Amino acid sequence: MKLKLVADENIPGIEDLLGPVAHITRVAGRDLQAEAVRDADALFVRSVTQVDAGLLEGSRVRFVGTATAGTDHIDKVWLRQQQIAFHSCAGSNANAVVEYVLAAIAETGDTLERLFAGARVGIVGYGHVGRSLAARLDALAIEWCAYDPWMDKGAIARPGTLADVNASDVICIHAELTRREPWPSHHLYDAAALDAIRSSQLLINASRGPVVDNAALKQRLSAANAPVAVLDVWEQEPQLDLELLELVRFGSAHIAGYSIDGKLRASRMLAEALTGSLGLKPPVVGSATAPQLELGLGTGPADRAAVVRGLLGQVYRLAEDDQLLRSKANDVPECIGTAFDELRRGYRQRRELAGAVLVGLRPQGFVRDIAAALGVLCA
Ligand SMILES: NC(=O)c1ccc[n+]([C@@H]2O[C@H](COP(=O)([O-])OP(=O)(O)OC[C@H]3O[C@@H](n4cnc5c(N)ncnc54)[C@H](O)[C@@H]3O)[C@@H](O)[C@H]2O)c1
Ligand SMILES: O=C(O)[C@H](O)[C@H](O)COP(=O)(O)O
Repeated sequence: MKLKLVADENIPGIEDLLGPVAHITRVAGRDLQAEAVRDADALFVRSVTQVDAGLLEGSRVRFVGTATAGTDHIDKVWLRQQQIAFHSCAGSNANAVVEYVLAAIAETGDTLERLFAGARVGIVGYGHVGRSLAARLDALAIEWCAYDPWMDKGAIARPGTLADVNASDVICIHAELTRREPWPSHHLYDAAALDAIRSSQLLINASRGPVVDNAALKQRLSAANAPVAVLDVWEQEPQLDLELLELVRFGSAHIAGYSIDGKLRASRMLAEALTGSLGLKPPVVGSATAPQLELGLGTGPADRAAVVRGLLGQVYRLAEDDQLLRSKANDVPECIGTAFDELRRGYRQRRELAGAVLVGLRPQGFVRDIAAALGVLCA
């Protein structure tokens, strides 16, 4: 008999992966009610669904999967107490977030040139995203240091204190959202931390909105000596603060990790975890994989920064996502929550640069080196 799976409508490829073993019911995650999952054996959600006793008490659900890296919407303690298996997808979208961060850097003035000339990136949170970013920066020969108090310092290739990271030219926040002591990340960037960030620095938050105190950031960005800020995530999503959006260099609708490659990776991870947990036939993974992407590059990029922009710009431009969000903020400010969710639900099929193939002229010298550092394969 097939198992009953309830899955968020925004997790692609599940029918291809699990159709042979499951009856799949698709639901809108933000409005999911207990009634809809009572008879289900398994539940796949995204970050917009709060999973706790209120949703699952009295249901038949034995497996919960979230197609996300963050798990702050899941009551993991309660799931454990109920012996409900749980799986999340940290790592699935790490490269997409890294490419978002590189785009933020590449599209903000001469920040990329300054990094190639010796400036430093500070990374907060050395999990899947933080480590992937560090590896990419190493490959590009860009300086970095990372702060993650929950990790053994020996596990971080270039450990730094929070003060070291906050003194870096670019500060990238990739910590999970937690209120756990002794190192809560909730409002880690409060008024005092933000006041210490200088006008020459770039602050990027692609983790969770509440890691930065948005009211304090708004105040900081209103000052004459304000730093430059890029926000993908916001407090009170989807009801973001439109005054804050006006003050950031780039703002996007929580889509840093939204590559189609990353989403399909997460679907495969969940399908494998579910079938593994229930002793079912493993999924046919080839059916939910994006096709090979081919890229070209003009003959003469002038320098390393031009190669990064030339390649990255073919798959991702942060300015486009920024423009989409600002248009919604201008056109329908009173419905920004609905518009924010719509932007996410209807997000384009963005591809990742890493894994793409460079066709045409065989690249030489620094062009070849930068392409390889970005994970691009040369035909
Ligand atoms: N914007 C997006 O689209 C997007 C995409 C992926 C992940 N995320 C968010 O980014 C977070 C990181 O993703 P990941 O895949 O690396 O997750 P992960 O679970 O692999 O890593 C999270 C890291 O944060 C660290 N951390 C916790 N508290 C900290 C603190 N106070 N200071 C510094 N570090 C702290 C943890 O020790 C851990 O190493 C996720 O939890 C998620 O909320 C957002
Ligand atoms: O935690 C994550 O993996 C990301 O924030 C992810 O992009 C969240 O996407 P959502 O579940 O909100 O669609």
